[in-house]
Amino acid sequence: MMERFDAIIIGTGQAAPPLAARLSAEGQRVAVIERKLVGGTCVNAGCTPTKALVASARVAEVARRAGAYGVRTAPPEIDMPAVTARLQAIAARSRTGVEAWLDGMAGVTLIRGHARLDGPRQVTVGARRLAAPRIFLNVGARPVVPDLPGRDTVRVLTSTDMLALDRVPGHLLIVGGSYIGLEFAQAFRRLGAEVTVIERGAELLGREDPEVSAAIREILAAEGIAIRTGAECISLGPAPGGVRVRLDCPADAAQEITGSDLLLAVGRVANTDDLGLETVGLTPDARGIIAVNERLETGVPGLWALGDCNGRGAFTHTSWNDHEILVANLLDGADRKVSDRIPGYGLFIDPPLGRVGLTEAAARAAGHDILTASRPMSRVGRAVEQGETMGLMKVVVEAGSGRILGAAILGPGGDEAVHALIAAMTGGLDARSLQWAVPVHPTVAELIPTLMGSLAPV
Ligand SMILES: Cc1cc2nc3c(=O)[nH]c(=O)nc-3n(C[C@H](O)[C@H](O)[C@H](O)COP(=O)(O)OP(=O)(O)OC[C@H]3O[C@@H](n4cnc5c(N)ncnc54)[C@H](O)[C@@H]3O)c2cc1C
Ligand SMILES: NC(=O)c1ccc[n+]([C@@H]2O[C@H](COP(=O)([O-])OP(=O)(O)OC[C@H]3O[C@@H](n4cnc5c(N)ncnc54)[C@H](O)[C@@H]3O)[C@@H](O)[C@H]2O)c1
Repeated sequence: MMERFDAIIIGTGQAAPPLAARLSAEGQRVAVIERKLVGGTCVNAGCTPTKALVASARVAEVARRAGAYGVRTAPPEIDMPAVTARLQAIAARSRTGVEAWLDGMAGVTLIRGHARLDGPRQVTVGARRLAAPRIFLNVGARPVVPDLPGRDTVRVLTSTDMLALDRVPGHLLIVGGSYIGLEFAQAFRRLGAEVTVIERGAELLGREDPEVSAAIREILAAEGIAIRTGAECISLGPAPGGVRVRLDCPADAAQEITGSDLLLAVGRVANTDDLGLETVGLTPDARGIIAVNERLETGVPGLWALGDCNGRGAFTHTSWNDHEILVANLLDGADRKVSDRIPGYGLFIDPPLGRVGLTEAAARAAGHDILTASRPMSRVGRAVEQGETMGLMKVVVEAGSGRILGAAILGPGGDEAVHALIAAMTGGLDARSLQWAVPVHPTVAELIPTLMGSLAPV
């Protein structure tokens, strides 16, 4: 028997619950299908548990450094099962919150199981057959485990595995020096592990401006994290008590690093390989990404893709914003586009990096005539008072118009302070208007007007 709905949503990532809520409020009958944990990656294996882990690690670090602030404490002892239990409890609370939210939506049916498209406007979940004129894909992504030489000879951990560890690794080797690799690197170093990050690119976080990447490297190195960049030719193998990573080719000249555990943090692939896309004539790219247009429509009428699986952002807030774009266009008569979004994100090491818009290199590549300004955290009063002076803030502005193109704030509260610039860019304020703001002292954001006053060509 075919079960008929007004809409079907596959996956309960960050876009699905609010989309279901709005469709429900419109009186629609909606099927929401989840094969694993309601709430998806962010809630269960991403943002929520990792930031809880980062919080435990920060407490350990503060305790360790207490003496520098005139506070005497005993050296901290890490109870890793308690750290993990805490992050899992926070994730579980978040998950049950999303479940309760979905349960309370009139006309919404949550179906547990693996969904597959079965031609346009039809879906199967086990033996059940569902149909709807509108189908929304919010299936997210999972860690890539590439076929590195020797991979099958060692135990490889993914970001999800790291969040279930009940012990601190003796020496954690992390392949991949981007968001996931660096957040785990610092957290586990602070919890007592020796940590080595191995990155193929010439720099950590290769998409950032070089001075930002360099400052991040300095912050991590100062905590005793070993960093090896330019490791182009990695192979894996067992070693007594753990794993070895061979870094270079040719093998006879290779440098080897041995450790107790290995985390692969080399990107994610969208969950689209087993979604029945072939039944609607769609072929995802090598990373599993389904192509969409500015309105998140796939090439198939009545089929949209939201969140990580559409390749237009790989963050919780971009997935949530995808639902806002859809709701505005489908239900509110608007014409909102993905390209209207000003991209922002954070890297939640400590101190954190807050980013918005273009880097200097990207602004140049896009042909802008630019002005820039930057200031080290060592010259920001609040950072000095807190004894956290590593990092910098930097802004990129279009010469002539004064349009703010992008910014990076790496320092205490950088993930929050950057929102002053996100708000200014969203509201279309230019650099000159911000120069006359009267910010609160002593904050990191109070330096934004000063930065705007010191813009210069580069
Ligand atoms: C370790 C880690 C840390 C992160 N930290 C941050 C952060 O600090 N800030 C940030 O903005 N982002 C962060 N992210 C990224 C963020 O988690 C994702 O961008 C976000 O969850 C959006 O995902 P989504 O909405 O596309 O889907 P997801 O959250 O991935 O959810 C997709 C859901 O679909 C289900 N599903 C898949 N296929 C099917 C199917 N065929 N049938 C039924 N169900 C299916 C899956 O089980 C899953 O529950 C982090 C990610 C990781 C891995
Ligand atoms: N703070 C946040 O918002 C946050 C935190 C964690 C994850 N995320 C999301 O998760 C996604 C995945 O993060 P990620 O860090 O796994 O991936 P990523 O794609 O950002 O980075 C992967 C890194 O691994 C390196 N790499 C790839 N293959 C390699 C190899 N064979 N040897 C050595 N290095 C190699 C790449 O050069 C790159 O630096 C991100 O796109 C991000 O959106 C976000």
